[in-house]
Amino acid sequence: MGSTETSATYGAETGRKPQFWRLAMRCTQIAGTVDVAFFFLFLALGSPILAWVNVASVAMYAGAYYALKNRQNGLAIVLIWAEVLLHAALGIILIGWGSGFHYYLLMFIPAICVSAPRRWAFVALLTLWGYYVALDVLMWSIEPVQPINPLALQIVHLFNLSVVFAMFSYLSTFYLKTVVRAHQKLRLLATTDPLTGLLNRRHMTYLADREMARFNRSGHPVGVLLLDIDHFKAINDEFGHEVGDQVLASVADILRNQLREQDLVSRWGGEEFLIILPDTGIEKAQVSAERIRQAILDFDWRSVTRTDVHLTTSAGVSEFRCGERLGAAVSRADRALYRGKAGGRNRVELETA
Ligand SMILES: Nc1nc2c(ncn2[C@@H]2O[C@H](COP(=O)(O)OP(=O)(O)OP(=O)(O)O)[C@@H](O)[C@H]2O)c(=O)[nH]1
Repeated sequence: MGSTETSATYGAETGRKPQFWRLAMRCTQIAGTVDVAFFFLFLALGSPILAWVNVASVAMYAGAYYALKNRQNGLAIVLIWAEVLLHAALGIILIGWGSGFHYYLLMFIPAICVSAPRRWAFVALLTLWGYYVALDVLMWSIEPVQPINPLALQIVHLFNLSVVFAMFSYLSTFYLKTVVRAHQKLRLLATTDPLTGLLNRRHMTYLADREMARFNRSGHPVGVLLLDIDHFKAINDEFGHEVGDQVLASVADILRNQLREQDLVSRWGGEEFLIILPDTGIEKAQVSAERIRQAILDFDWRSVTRTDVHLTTSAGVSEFRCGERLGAAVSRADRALYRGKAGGRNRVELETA
């Protein structure tokens, strides 16, 4: 008997991720191996028909495996469904309900719920339920066709139970990993700027607001830097937008390298970066800003622009004040930045009262 996790392929094939089909291939391998074990088990337990049923099952899983390999996913789905449904029915009719072959049918439930399109899922679940109940009811009224001794039946039952248990665990782990990965990806998309990998403006606002609340409680100083690349338009005009993008990404790398783990670094606008420095008064924030300005100036921009370029930046520095909103601190940094630009650029200016 084999797994039904590949039944997760139920329904339309479109939209399935490559990792899903890789899982399906893995499952056909596992299920085929289990069926080889079954072949010997049933020979030993004196049920040759079931033993040969397993040979057919191995052939079906091998077919499904090669179908998946050749991207004939629809064929693979049919083979896997057919194998599980027929194998469960044959096992139960031949040696009885107590064999536990029906457990394998239950593995279709999570697979259908997770993977089938919604309109198919309901029909598939109902059909599965009908099939399951029909087999149960059938066995109330007929005796197993090729019964095996009670001890052997218990062994088969335990074997089936254990295989289904292991496969449920494997499937659950896979689904959990998939959900966690998708969640992480969404989170990253929602919180970071795709070009630089820095925090985006929305998430920065959220984190900075939290920092502001902490500041209001603890009173520990928080520095604010607003940094802007000088004459960035000229970079775009001279070297093209793509090089401009690379410059932005490199500036982001420099910021990451120059700042501490706890500092919040964001792309605030086109070529403007907002940085929040927890536990940092305005003097220390100024030192950080100078260090960043110098690092950007010292950077060998030939690796990006292929010619000698001296990229400069201007920065405005402020710090949080009790009871104010984030916007007020950013505005003061912005005014300081404006003074830096007006005063000739390539400089760090502090907020004024
Ligand atoms: N390559 C690239 N350019 C961008 C991006 N976002 C904004 N820009 C460009 O950044 C430039 C900003 O130009 P300005 O606002 O005039 O500023 P500036 O040229 O840096 O001049 P100053 O700030 O006054 O020193 C514009 O040309 C925008 O097109 C981006 O994501 N990639």
